[in-house]
Amino acid sequence: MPTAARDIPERNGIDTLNRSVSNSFDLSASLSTSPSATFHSPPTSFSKQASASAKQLKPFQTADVKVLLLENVNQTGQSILKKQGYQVEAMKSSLAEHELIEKIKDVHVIGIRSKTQLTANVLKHAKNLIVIGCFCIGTNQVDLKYAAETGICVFNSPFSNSRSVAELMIGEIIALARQFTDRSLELHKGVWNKVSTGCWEVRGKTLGIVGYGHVGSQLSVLAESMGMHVIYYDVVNLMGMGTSRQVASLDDLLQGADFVTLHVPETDETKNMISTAQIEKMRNGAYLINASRGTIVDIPALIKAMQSGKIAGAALDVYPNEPGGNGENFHNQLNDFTEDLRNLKNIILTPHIGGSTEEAQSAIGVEVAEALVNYVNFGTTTQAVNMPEVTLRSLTLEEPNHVRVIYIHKNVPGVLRRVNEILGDHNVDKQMTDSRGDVAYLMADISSVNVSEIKDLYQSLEDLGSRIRTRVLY
Ligand SMILES: NC(=O)C1=CN([C@@H]2O[C@H](COP(=O)(O)OP(=O)(O)OC[C@H]3O[C@@H](n4cnc5c(N)ncnc54)[C@H](O)[C@@H]3O)[C@@H](O)[C@H]2O)C=CC1
Ligand SMILES: O=C(O)C(=O)COP(=O)(O)O
Repeated sequence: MPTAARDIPERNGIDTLNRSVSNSFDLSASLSTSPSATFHSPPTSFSKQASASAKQLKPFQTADVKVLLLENVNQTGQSILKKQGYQVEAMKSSLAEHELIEKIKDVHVIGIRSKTQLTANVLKHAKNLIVIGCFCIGTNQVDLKYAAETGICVFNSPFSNSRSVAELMIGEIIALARQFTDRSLELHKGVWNKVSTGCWEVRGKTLGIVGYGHVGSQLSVLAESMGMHVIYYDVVNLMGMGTSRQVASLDDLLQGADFVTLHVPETDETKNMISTAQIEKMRNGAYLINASRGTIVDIPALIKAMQSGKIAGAALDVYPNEPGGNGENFHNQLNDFTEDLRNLKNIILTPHIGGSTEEAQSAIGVEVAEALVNYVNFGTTTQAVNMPEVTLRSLTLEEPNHVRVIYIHKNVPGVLRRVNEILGDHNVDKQMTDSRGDVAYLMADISSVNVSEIKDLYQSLEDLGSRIRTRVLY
């Protein structure tokens, strides 16, 4: 990598994680796009200042940024990243852990969807990684705490696919109420089976929504417009859309609903949230739909409840283990339950397609890729899910001797005083700092910095005990 840090021999061979992840990329990361240009623009040439300094400290070039995109990230996102001049490798599937560990060693940016597990065990090999883009809503697949503590920022797309999920829910509610996937399968096999027994209109029925966030509240509006009554349960007190009504407990919801849909994130509290005891509380002949995460529903308990007729129909979009890519065999994923699931009547099984529409994927591609570019080029953490949100108005590269310092550090007393002692030798034009839990993020634009001083400035910050990661953009 033609970067400044390569020119700094004393940093070679440093072997602790925090030091090695801060290698050349961070020191020399420079804005190679004009800060006044939008970040859709292709990289332009370096600023005069950066070009002039190239002999002493080669500025970071966007062409050096290595990006790995897994799980078929949409072309919209790929194009934005490529237009920056980054090296983008895009793969259609996720990777097994050992392959991921090999690949992640080298990259500065990784883009994933819901399948790829970025555990601490994987991330500890990611020596150059500065940012993770989840091109989806859920972030349970990433060890967010470990990432923050090692200075890796994580972004997602908080609502670009919510509507797609909500619309699928409406389709499934009607499909289950009319048993129409069974009728369709029968007719595909040549069997004419015209029945009305156990088939219902949805008008006047009660939908119980568990988790009234982006998806749940969209679904609420759509369901009411079909004449359904809506009740919802959430750990937070939330204003209901239309005439929907929040209930005090999960039990209240289960007892009061004809259809139950789940839209909670995967957390310790939501694992097996719907198991035998909860299913027993549901109305006889009720329906259950899970498009949240596979661990939320105890699948063997659901199978038993459907076999007994307690539950009249179910739709599952998510599973505890999902195949890594298209074409892979689903049979092996659920071990003992797959056969039982497949033999049930009135159950819709879909391959995690809740957010899989052209509209959602295209919007997610743009949203997450833009956040990644903003972070790589400018250090902006707006909408990050594991770091404090910090931004400053654009750095003016055209002004000579301007530098942006990013200092991710442990949130302990006394750090700001020491950092500002270091920055205080220069003119601090603007500065912002914020903390989130144990991690704090400081961004400062300083002027009156000669290129020859950047190395010392960087090293002084690196030497502070509180340091997690230092980046100097110039
Ligand atoms: N099947 C698919 O393709 C998709 C699945 N999802 C899943 O759906 C989940 C929900 O998505 P959004 O609505 O966008 O999330 P959100 O964050 O907007 O809403 C989640 C809601 O669940 C509530 N909640 C959290 N823990 C709870 C608990 N223990 N009990 C009751 N309520 C609880 C929160 O307070 C929040 O209101 C995501 O976390 C993701 O796992 C999201 C998009 C697509
Ligand atoms: O957005 C989410 O959380 C989803 O579950 C959708 O995930 P996907 O992008 O289809 O892997």
